[in-house]
Amino acid sequence: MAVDKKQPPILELTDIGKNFGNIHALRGVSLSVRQGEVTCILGDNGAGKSTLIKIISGLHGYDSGAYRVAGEKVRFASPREALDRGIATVYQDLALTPQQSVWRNFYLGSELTKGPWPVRRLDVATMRRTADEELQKMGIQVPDIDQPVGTLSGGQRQVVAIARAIHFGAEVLILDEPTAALGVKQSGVVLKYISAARDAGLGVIFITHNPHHAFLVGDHFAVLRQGELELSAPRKELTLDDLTHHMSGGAELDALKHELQRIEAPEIGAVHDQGGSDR
Ligand SMILES: Nc1ncnc2c1ncn2[C@@H]1O[C@H](COP(=O)(O)OP(=O)(O)OP(=O)(O)O)[C@@H](O)[C@H]1O
Repeated sequence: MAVDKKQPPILELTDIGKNFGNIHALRGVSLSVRQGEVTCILGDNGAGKSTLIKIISGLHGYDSGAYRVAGEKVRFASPREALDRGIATVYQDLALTPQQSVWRNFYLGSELTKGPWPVRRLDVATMRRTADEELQKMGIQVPDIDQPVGTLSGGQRQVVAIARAIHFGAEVLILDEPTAALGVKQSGVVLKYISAARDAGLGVIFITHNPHHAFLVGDHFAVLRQGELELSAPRKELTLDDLTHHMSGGAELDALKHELQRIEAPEIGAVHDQGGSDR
């Protein structure tokens, strides 16, 4: 999809800061998320990825900076408020109930009912049919709409959760490490649906540790390190090697290599000589 750069970004963070006591979880983070693009957020453990998505999705407030949705400054008091603005998050645990059917999970928390009060009841037929149609429309093949969601593969469960968010009106889709626990084939399935969501015009935020997965679908890349944005660049300014270098702490590694060259090699031979007679 062609991206209209004149439109304000759907989400815009400017100089965001967040502290937990004296821990600076985020400092001076600025990032724009556009519709019809996949924005990848990468970073090591503890880099601040979860804190950032929790701010975007209304779970955490922020201490400094500004957060705008479609150009309007916001401070969400709950995830419900973010959801009302079309910002949906698919967390790693997916919030699915494994023993319930695919269609039931598709409607979890938004069940359709029919009939007048007090004999209102679940509209099972419509939910089954619509869930089936919606999944098929997205090209998602689930063997049986009545099967428990827990019997689907990890990749299929992810795409059911993604399809659900899109069906219920997400404009921005935040995916929290959706490929982290998956093998190659299942990761491929999920990455395909990330691209499909982008092509449908959503703004997708893809959190991952994996630069290879990010580079397969990403339009913009942001790397967090110790709460600060170490890199924020569009795809055209970056290669996979650059991204991998940043992710693996490339600059730190270069400095380490330099240090190693400066330090004189320890006398390992002497240590060997001392212990040598025992062997
Ligand atoms: N509720 C909290 N209370 C105190 N410190 C926190 C809290 N949440 C996060 N932190 C700290 O903020 C920093 C960033 O953590 P965050 O969970 O955002 O990182 P992350 O990049 O998501 O890591 P991971 O990949 O391990 O999930 C860490 O130092 C973490 O210990």
